[in-house]
Amino acid sequence: MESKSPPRCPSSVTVRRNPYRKARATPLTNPPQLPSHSTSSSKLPPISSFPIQDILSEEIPQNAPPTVTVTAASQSRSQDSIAENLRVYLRIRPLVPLKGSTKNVGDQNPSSRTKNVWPQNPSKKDSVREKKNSKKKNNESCVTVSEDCHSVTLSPPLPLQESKRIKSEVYEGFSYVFSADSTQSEVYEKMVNPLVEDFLKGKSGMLAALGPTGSGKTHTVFGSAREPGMVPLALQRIFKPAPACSSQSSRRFYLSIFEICAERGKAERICDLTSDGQDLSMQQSAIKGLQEVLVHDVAGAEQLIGRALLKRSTAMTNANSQSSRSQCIINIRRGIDSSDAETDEQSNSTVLSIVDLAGAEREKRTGSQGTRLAESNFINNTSMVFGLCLRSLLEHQKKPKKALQKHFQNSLLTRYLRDYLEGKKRMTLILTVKPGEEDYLDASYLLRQASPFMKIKFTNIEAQSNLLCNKRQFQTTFRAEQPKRIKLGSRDASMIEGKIARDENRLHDEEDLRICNAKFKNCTPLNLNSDNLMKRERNHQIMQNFAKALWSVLKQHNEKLKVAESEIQILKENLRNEKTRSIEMEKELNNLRSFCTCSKENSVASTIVKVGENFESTVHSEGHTFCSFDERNVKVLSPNCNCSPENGDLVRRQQQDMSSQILSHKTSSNLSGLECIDDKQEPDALVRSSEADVSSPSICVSNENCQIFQIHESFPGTGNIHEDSSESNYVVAEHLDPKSDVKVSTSGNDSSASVEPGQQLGEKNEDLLDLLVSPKEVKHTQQQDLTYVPETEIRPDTSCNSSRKEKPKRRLLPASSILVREISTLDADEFDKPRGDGVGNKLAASERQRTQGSISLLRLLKSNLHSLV
Ligand SMILES: Nc1ncnc2c1ncn2[C@@H]1O[C@H](COP(=O)(O)OP(=O)(O)OP(=O)(O)O)[C@@H](O)[C@H]1O
Repeated sequence: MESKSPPRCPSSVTVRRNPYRKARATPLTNPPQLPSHSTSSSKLPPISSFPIQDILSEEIPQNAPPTVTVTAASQSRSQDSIAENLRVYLRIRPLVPLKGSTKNVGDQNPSSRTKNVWPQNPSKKDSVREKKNSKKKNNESCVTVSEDCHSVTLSPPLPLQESKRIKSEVYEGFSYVFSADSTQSEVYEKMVNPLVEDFLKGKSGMLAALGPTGSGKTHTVFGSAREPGMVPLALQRIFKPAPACSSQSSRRFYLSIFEICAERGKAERICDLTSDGQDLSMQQSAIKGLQEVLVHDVAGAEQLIGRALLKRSTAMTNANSQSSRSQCIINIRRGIDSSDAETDEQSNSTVLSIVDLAGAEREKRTGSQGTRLAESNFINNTSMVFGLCLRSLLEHQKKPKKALQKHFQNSLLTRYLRDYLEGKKRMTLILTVKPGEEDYLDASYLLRQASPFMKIKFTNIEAQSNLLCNKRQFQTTFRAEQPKRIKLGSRDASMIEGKIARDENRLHDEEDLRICNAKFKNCTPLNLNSDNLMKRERNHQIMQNFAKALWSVLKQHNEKLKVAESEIQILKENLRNEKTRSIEMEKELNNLRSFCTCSKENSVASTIVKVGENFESTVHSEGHTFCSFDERNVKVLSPNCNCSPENGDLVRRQQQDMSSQILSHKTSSNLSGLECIDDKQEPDALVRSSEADVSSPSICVSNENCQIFQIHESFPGTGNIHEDSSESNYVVAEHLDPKSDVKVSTSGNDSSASVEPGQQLGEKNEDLLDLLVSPKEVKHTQQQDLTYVPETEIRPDTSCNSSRKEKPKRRLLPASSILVREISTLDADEFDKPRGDGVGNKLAASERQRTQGSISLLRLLKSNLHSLV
């Protein structure tokens, strides 16, 4: 049976650190659309809402060049203030050093190696030999540079892969990775030359070399005679002959070299390497008494550096025959001639610092003991503090709320480099590693520690820092030169010299103070960095857009205001016209009122209601007066008048008058006990006449000029239903003036008789006028007490208006025709027939409606008609 083995674990896994991230392009936002406005004065579009959201959402594209107008002087400062990421370079030392470089003990041929300077632990001898043998066999590089020279792959040696299962790691994001075969000049060109060029332009900078011991830091920084390092190359560039017209010819460069070391495990101290090596002290971030040597050319500078390096503390370790035991700092300060003081003051404090840190050591590798071990602790401690400062700065930049830890206080080196370690000045790191398999742990440790540093951003506050730097330089120069002068000559001479020196120093002091003051004046408080610039740019854009939008909206409002003002003018004009019209109308109304009062007095007297005996006369005036007459009861109901107020008032007054002035106009009419109840107050109220002796019909005229009565065929309230309901019968009574001629016209479906309009009636014929109430409408009723007239039946005549007053309409009402017909048929049968003879039901039914009063009325009418004819 075949046993299946589990899938093999891959020998190495690539762990990517600091993956390269492409900056995401900031979406370009269109500028806010300003509300367009038309200039139409007649109809303006509604004013658009203020685009405050659009304005506030304004974003400044990161790639957009700043549009803030800056002066030429401030331009360079603003460039300084642009934040930059910390540049981190990596240099890989060759496995086998080039011929001529016999410094490194460990890399030399074992036979030619010097004996280990430190006594070896006998128990470890065998194991060391075995390891050495294995190294010979597997002396391969564990660092592989990528093709783009921005990343490296660190592969653990096979024993580590197998025993500890350590995977290979990729470190990306380096500014550049110099492979083992890279030359010094190549490194200089890519790494240091930009710094030097910036330095010559007036920008300070620092280059710091980090790495384990023996990895090539000192070689990179100082180099050798054959392979000059970065410092000599930089000096060559600095002292490179410049064109005569260039201002560089008038510049001076000062060199200062010092080291920070801890001898025999004691406290740190600062040694000036250019002088006799006296100890210096540090106040805050400034070194007191540090000597600056004015250098005029490359040779003088190299000579000075050479002498200084001889004073530097070095020692032989197992890892390096000349292992640096101190941190060495070289400052190249750019000075100026007094003639250029006013024009180029800032460059006076520009410093290029190059730091060669002592390499971190592992006790196992170096085999340090005693003093060397103490030195090793100091070196490692300083390296650790340096790394802590950078890590703290990185964390602070990631989380600004998190306070920046003050790790720099823990060592003199970090105190001195405070501005750089707090991100205020530009710094460049060069990491050096040994690629051998035995150096894997050192390289891995360094890369893990230092690779995140490339995310650090530096905000250059050149102006402030330069002031500080200048102050420090002033202190150092002043104190450094003092002992130099004291040493001169004998006692007397020294006194004289001292006096002269003091005077000179005072002069120098005053001059420096003057320069400082001038600098302070010129140094604008532009504590700008790129973020601030972007913020200010964005604010500027927002304010600009805000102003534009505000202007546009105000313009629209202004135009709208103009239109509104013109409308107001028109309205005012109209109002004036209306006022004049209303005054005219008021005058007319007053005239009419005066006229009406005259007419009213006349018309009231003409209101006559004559009701025949045993008749209940139900008269429905067109919305004005409703009268129900009975032989004993006379009801006068005044429904709501829907006519015009003027007429309504008049009619109401007439109605009130009517209640008391039901007069017998032509004929004698005795109405007693007459009551008038306005149905407005009491709908069912009755005007009763207990005894009504009406001998002759009468005409009821209620309007002052024209009164139209509409007599319905039936009234539900009274219960009197006309037989022939299909016929619409109306009685129109017109009375223009009681004294004027009365015109009566009657018409109907079966019109048999009519009185032509305009026909004048004599006194005899006035009875006929009284009979304009149709017999059908004037019905006999047995109701003795109450007659209910529903309000709905009272139909006001809305046509009663002023126009009617002027030109009254004449209507021929069918009721009159019926009346005439009945009069004509009266001879034939009505009078002779006894009542209720039962000849015909239909006739009998009609007869039932005819009362004795109606018969007598008809007779009277007939006789009058005959006489009229
Ligand atoms: N790129 C290189 N090419 C040739 N030789 C090199 C290179 N880098 C270093 N070396 C040689 O390696 C040896 C050790 O180098 P170096 O003294 O510069 O190491 P280091 O990092 O300064 O060590 P330490 O921290 O102990 O001072 C020297 O002999 C030097 O010549």
